[in-house]
Amino acid sequence: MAARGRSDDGGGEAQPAPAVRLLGGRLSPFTLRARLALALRGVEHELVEEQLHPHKSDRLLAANPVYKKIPVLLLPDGRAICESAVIVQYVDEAWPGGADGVGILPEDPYERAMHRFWTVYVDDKFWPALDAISLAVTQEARARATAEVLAALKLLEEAFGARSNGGAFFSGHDASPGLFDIALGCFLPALWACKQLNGLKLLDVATTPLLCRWSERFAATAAAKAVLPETEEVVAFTRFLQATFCVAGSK
Ligand SMILES: N[C@@H](CCC(=O)N[C@@H](CS)C(=O)NCC(=O)O)C(=O)O
Repeated sequence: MAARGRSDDGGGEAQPAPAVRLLGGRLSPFTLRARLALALRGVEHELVEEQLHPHKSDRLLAANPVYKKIPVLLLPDGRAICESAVIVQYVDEAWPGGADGVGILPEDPYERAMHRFWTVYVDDKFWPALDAISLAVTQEARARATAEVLAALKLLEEAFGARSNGGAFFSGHDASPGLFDIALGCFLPALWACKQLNGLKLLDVATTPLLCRWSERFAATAAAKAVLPETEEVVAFTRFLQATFCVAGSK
């Protein structure tokens, strides 16, 4: 990780606090996850856009030598925090107290564990399948990925029923999204784009009514409005990825 780099010479006029920076991409879902947490806590930050192709920057490689991925949160003193879910939890601890004093992580250890569990689940199972729908190079691969996403959404619908306790969000609150709301919410633009790109209505009121309502409420939060990109931008970027990386018949 990057070394501490703060130099403080003591006297003189007070300098403005150095900004928190986020190495990321405006359309990257994992970057969106980190930015949603920063927005929820009102943390001023600069998004430093990283170009991942054809080469990653030395700055990114130095900040995240382990995974070499975005996002990376760079603290004012130069220290780096990698992995989007770790960043969200760091933000929750470093800038405590949301609008109504509710944490991004619940108070109750069991509920905290559930938010972490489902966050790991979406990263391991849901997102790879959703990504694979748009980047599949055969009809068979696309059909397989679609079935996996639908199965994952069914599980998540049940999880929502169990965790939300009648509240608007997985957190069980009506005004404060929690870790898992943010962890899943960052993929909403990709879900909306998938509808446009592949004609797939994956969030359907007939099969996932709770998640449909949740997605509307999440998208209506100030943090989501400030951070989530327009679907058209994600559609255009996905088409670029398809044209660049997906060669029909290569799988
Ligand atoms: N587990 C990581 C995943 C981050 C990730 O996959 N980021 C993508 C962009 S959305 C990336 O950096 N891809 C470049 C690569 O895989 O080399 C996290 O949660 O931060």
